Amino acid sequence: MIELTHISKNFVSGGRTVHAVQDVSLSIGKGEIFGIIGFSGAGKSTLVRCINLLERPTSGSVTVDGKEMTALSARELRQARKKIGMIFQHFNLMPSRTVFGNVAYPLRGSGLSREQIADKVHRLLELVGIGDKAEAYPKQLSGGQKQRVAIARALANDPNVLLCDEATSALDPQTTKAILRLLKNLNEKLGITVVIITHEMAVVKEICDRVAVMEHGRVVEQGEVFNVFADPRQEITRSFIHTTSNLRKIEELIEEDSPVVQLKPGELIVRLSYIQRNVSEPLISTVSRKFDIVLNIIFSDIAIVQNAPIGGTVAIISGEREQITQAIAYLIEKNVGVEVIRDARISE
Ligand SMILES: Nc1ncnc2c1ncn2[C@@H]1O[C@H](COP(=O)(O)OP(=O)(O)OP(=O)(O)O)[C@@H](O)[C@H]1O
Repeated sequence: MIELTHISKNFVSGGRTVHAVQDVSLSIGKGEIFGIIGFSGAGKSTLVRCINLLERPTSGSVTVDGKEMTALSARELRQARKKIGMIFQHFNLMPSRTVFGNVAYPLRGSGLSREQIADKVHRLLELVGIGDKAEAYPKQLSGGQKQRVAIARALANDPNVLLCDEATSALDPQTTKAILRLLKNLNEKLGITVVIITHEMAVVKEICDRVAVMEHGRVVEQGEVFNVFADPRQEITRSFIHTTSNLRKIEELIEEDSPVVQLKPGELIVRLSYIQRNVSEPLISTVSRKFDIVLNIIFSDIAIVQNAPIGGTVAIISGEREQITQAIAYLIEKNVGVEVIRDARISE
């Protein structure tokens, strides 16, 4: 659906050249929800703006729905852009127009009659869950409602692609979830391909199928969200993942020598991570029964990503030395990642 091939984009400002995007190639499938994550300045916005040619790449090619975007005439490009909707962090609504006026705006010159436009706008407002707000002005709406208006406007020309540039970054966590649910719903209902730029791994975890991680203008890692979460290859990816999990807090507790992490002789602290999709058995209760050991859970953080559990548990294990060894071997055999964080067996 979207093919970016060797895209680079340089900006020259104040006599300096900024290499905002450097040799990025990405392929995004039809109907996919694709995340692009990176810190501020990584080049995410520039890359996504190359998809609809709001930025013209310095080099490389952009193909959307079979059309080589850089080869289109100005007229053809205007037509092609209508099939690529876009929403932004700050909504970019026209304050002097009503919700109706904002959503109807892209339909001017579409050849539809006044009645057809009214009918379409009302259908779109219903679709995004604000059917009763047609006559309101943007300043009378909450952030979540404003983003719903922006989404309705972006859908006015029945696009095949929706680009979302930090679309939930100005929203509180609950509203963020509601907007992400709406995007997922539109993706399923309309088959629309969604590209999401974010600096929040929680957004990626919530709805994306695949993700690309950007750093200094380059894509440093990409893959299915589950695989990237389960086995991050780059340090930057790990740091993003840790922001969504409390399982790393154990290191802080050890550093502080918290009472929670004091061990009796023979005990150990382990971090158990789900790193394969096939972990479905109740493994903690199974190992404690099977090997007659006790697992005292300190933290647990398990989320469902792409219909599979991911995350893990930090626990203190106590029991017979040999039984603990066998239990760990059993967990590893069941595809659980086992890291020993602190070990009081050594002093036995
Ligand atoms: N029009 C421009 N002129 C000059 N430099 C630019 C321009 N647009 C972006 N840049 C620079 O390109 C780099 C990448 O910016 P970009 O906005 O794409 O990053 P980002 O990952 O989207 O970050 P943010 O989330 O902060 O927007 C930055 O160093 C930025 O300053």
